[in-house]
Amino acid sequence: MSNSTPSTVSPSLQYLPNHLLSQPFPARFRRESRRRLDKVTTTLVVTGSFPKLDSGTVNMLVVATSGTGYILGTGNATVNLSGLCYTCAGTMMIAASSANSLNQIFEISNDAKMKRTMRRPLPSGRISVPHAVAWAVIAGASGACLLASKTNMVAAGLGAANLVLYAFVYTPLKQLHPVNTWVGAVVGAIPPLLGWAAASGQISLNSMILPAALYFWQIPHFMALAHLCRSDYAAGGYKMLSLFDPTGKRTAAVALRNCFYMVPLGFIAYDWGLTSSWFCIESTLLTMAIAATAFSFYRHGTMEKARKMLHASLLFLPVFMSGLLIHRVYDDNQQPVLEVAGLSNSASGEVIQTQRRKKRAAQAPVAYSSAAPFPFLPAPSLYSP
Ligand SMILES: CC(C)=CCC/C(C)=C/CC/C(C)=C/COP(=O)(O)OP(=O)(O)O
Repeated sequence: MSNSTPSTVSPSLQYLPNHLLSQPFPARFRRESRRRLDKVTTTLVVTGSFPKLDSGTVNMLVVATSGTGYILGTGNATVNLSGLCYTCAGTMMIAASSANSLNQIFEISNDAKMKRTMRRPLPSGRISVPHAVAWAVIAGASGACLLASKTNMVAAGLGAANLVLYAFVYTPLKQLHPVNTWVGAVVGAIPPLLGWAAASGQISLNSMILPAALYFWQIPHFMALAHLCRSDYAAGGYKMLSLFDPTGKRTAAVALRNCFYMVPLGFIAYDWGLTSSWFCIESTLLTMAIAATAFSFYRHGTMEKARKMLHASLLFLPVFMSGLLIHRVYDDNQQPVLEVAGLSNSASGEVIQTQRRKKRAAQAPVAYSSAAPFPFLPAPSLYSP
């Protein structure tokens, strides 16, 4: 076999920089590159399911967002560890096992045509459809029952509703219209809300901050993937925005716009008493960094820049969530929001709100400057005890 550049570049190698592709590669290096790129692509791109062929990276993120939502929703320093574990386990069963299995059952023939998914258990024939259906039903029902019995009905309802949204709305929409990415972003934004509801039994305004970040974050993340894997998506019969955008300009503009939408979130988290003012700085720096990669992709429109944006998105989420957890404001004197599992108590909610506002007023004056550049934020309140 010749060591010169291959005439037909493997789909895995097509994302290598041109200067590398033009070099003569030893065959062993080419094979190794292909193996590694396939593994990375599979790991980064694919949502895993049971039995696991693809990496569970996305599922781990889903469970992590739900756990983060739970801790934030607890509102005080002491986190109920068993509640946290039940929430993560319930989310894992509904999302990773049931939702993903149903998604892959509906997409067997599409997955079989795509390089990154053809080795999944169903298209490769390693498990049968009845086996996968049985697994999806058992895991989904058990996950919902676990959430209902060990946390509350709000969390169980959110999990079940999201399962339906993912498997029966988002999944068919992928083959119909590019709007699927935005519906998928709603699906991805629900797990932190589920976690918050599991801890507090209610959905409040400040429970929306992490879901909002997740929603906006998914757009640059999935736009990068859709651009990088456009030939694969086309082969699978999916209608991604990138397939109708040969230059990548529109895809990049959409990604950039959604990066900017994330900028106020740190200020809102602080203003609503969820985090300390440090988080404003961290969140702004983070969102500006991911926006810079989106802008660079917008300017140059290359695979290289799209890949940079993807990498930035992969770094963004864990760092953003860690920031929220590290700088979260809690109050150990607060009354539990829930007196009865599953039902909110508006009186204790009032107490918490008052305590949080009090805490906020006691914090650095940056509270007022934080709202200044964002006229759509709630007007700063001058609390007098
Ligand atoms: C509680 C609950 C049910 C949570 C669901 C969480 C979940 C599965 C989020 C993933 C969001 C998403 C759009 C993934 C891409 O799927 P895809 O179909 O585009 O992936 P694929 O192309 O690899 O099949």
